[in-house]
Amino acid sequence: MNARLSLYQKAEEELYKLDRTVKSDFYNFCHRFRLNPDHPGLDLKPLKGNARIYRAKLGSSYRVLLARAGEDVKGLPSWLVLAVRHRKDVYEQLDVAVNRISGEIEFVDLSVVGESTLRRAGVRLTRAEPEAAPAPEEAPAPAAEPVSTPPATPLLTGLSAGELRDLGVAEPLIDLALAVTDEAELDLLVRDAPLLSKDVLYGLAAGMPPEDIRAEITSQMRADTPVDPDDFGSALSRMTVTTVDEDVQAAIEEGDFRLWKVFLHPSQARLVEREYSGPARVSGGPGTGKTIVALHRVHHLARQLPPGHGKPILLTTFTKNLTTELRARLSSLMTPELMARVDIVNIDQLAARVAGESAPPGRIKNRVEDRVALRELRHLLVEAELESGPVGWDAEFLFEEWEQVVLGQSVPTRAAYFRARRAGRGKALTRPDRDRVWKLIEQFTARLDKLGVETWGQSAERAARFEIERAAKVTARREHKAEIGGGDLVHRDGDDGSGMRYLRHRYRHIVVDEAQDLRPAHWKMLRAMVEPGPDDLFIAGDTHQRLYGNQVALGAVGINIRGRASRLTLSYRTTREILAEAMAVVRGESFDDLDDGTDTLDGYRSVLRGPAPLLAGYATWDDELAALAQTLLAWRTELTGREGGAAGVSGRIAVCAADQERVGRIAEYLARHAGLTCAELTKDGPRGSGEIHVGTMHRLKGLEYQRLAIAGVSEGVLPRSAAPGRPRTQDPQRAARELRRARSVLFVAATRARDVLSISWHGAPSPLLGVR
Ligand SMILES: Nc1ncnc2c1ncn2[C@@H]1O[C@H](COP(=O)(O)OP(=O)(O)OP(=O)(O)O)[C@@H](O)[C@H]1O
Repeated sequence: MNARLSLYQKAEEELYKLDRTVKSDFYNFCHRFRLNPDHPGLDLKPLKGNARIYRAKLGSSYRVLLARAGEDVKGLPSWLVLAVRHRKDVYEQLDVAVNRISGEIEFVDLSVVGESTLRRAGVRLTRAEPEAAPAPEEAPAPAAEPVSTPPATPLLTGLSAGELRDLGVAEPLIDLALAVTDEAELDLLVRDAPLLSKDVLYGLAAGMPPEDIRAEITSQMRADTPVDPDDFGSALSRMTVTTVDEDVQAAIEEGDFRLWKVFLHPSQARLVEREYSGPARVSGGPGTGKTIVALHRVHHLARQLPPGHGKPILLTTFTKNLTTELRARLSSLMTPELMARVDIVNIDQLAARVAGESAPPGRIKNRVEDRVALRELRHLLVEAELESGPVGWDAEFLFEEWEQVVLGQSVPTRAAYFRARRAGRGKALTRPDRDRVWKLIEQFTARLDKLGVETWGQSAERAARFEIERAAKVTARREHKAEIGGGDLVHRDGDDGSGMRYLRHRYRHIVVDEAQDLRPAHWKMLRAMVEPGPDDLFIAGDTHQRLYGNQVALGAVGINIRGRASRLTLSYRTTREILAEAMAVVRGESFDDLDDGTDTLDGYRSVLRGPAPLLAGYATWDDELAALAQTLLAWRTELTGREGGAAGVSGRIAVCAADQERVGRIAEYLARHAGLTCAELTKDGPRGSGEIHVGTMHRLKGLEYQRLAIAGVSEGVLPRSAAPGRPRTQDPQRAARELRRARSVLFVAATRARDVLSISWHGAPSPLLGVR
């Protein structure tokens, strides 16, 4: 080979969309170019408008635009493919430069930025290859007419070119950005702009002060080494690009699915590659790539493992069906050899595995859902004639007290319960109250025991205790070994020769996704499973998305993340319009940071645009369902390009509702009245191959859909109330907790939508929607 060829990210994305024949011409082009860039057949020459940009021929109709970018390690000239365009779409108003902030090569094509802005800024477009005689039907080039335009107020007022430059906006876009007068013009201007320019300009247009942009956007993208604007070779080495080799064809065929694997945002890449001195946490709003970062982190850690067998890395998450998704994604990122070193298991399953190890043979209990245990507690209270009796505690209150305080803090005795912290639990309990509560809890757990069942919470608590004891043995062994100068420990007390000799922490690294929902016992178990030290725990989560009320302060369970907490703020999933709607749902509420502080969504944003969410109310459930069916049929047509077409829709459209009953009704209605097939979302993923995914809002956690309808968001549903206007509980703290949880549920649901979101209700709307 005589040249090295790489693809600029935008060029690669454009290539995904080209016709098969053009793609295949491109593969041939790459082959020939790498052998000899000066081959006369390629006709490589600089463009008139900008000598840094070359164009080469790709068949008779297409052109490849390239830039020279120094030499590679072997001294071969290095070239970067900037774009592949039809020759009619190549104008001279192109620019390629090294960004002063990011130090990366940026390509800007002014022919796509919008006529009115160009006109206002006095820019005229010239085709790079003028047509000899334009065909009459051909659309004229979008060249600006030198007409005078009425003065209009610029969108970005009070900003100078110098400020935009300092914030990192690409040079050719600066004057144009100062000339745009409305959001539509700005959308056009930044549609194909480099990410840093796009992010900064949208931030400014949304009213972010320049100092916030500098802190939250510009500083994140700053190059680690000094930037020389003429050194394209160094600039290229700072970038993630696809190097053209024999595999490039497969890479391009993979299309959009590949993006998350290759092009990490600098703020994401930093989190993946950093060496942490202890547990680290990444937070961030929905769709900011926390899961992506967690997956890359696993890859990064796996690559550094010394050779060996076993699974020294644990990847765990709260929701069972997400583990399947994580496994699939990870296996497309890693080799089978590295995959074999990773244990991927959902946290409850992991706790059950450990709890199973600790249970004496024949005494393994069946695990039951909380609602089953709650039913037993209700029976107990009725039998004891205590339900909302003189003490005024209902089953829900007692169950939460047991879960959050007794199990949450592994409170072993009545005396310890008297001393237990009950922060955030509402209703104060006197000592005699605590005495009565403890007795009831004892009766309740004895009842479960007699039935031979335990809750997942109990199993987690048992697992945590077992694991903590195990970790203590590991430490004791190590200390003893150090004392005796590293000798063998065969004769140590408690060593029964049955494997204790090989006792060590279960994992070397643990990566946790959906951290906001783990129970305190889960955290204690995880803490004990990995030796405290560098890169031990990597925790991704967003407390705004907490759905199960398991609040925990990591510091209190021995996980200290101070100084190692970071936040991602750029959404890769959802449009700005959908984000605005979703954020209104949680605004004003306070969320913890998995410790004693608070988390915020400050700076949470998107550079994607789309239609405003559709909010609509109906008189009755049937009216709402009929409208929902119409919406879904229209979406199906739009996505498949033909009426009645279902092929290829599955997994792209979803409908969700607050509870199973409503979900069932929706699925039945759609099948019976609209001829739409549904796949219900279960714990193990979608059941069947129906075209529309239907599930509860809880089930949608961690997933994403191109188009999403949230139905039945009526008053009394979110949050649930006994009757319109009457809360379910008289306890104000509990009511506040339920309200916050309802907000989170709707927030999670709304942020599953990528492009289009519809929210509907019948009767009065949920107060969370802010519509009247
Ligand atoms: N650097 C990237 N390049 C391309 N796509 C990305 C990138 N980072 C994230 N994405 C995409 O954005 C979407 C959201 O990512 P991800 O699921 O990791 O976000 P999240 O923060 O975990 O979201 P949630 O909290 O809602 O579960 C996914 O489709 C992912 O592939």
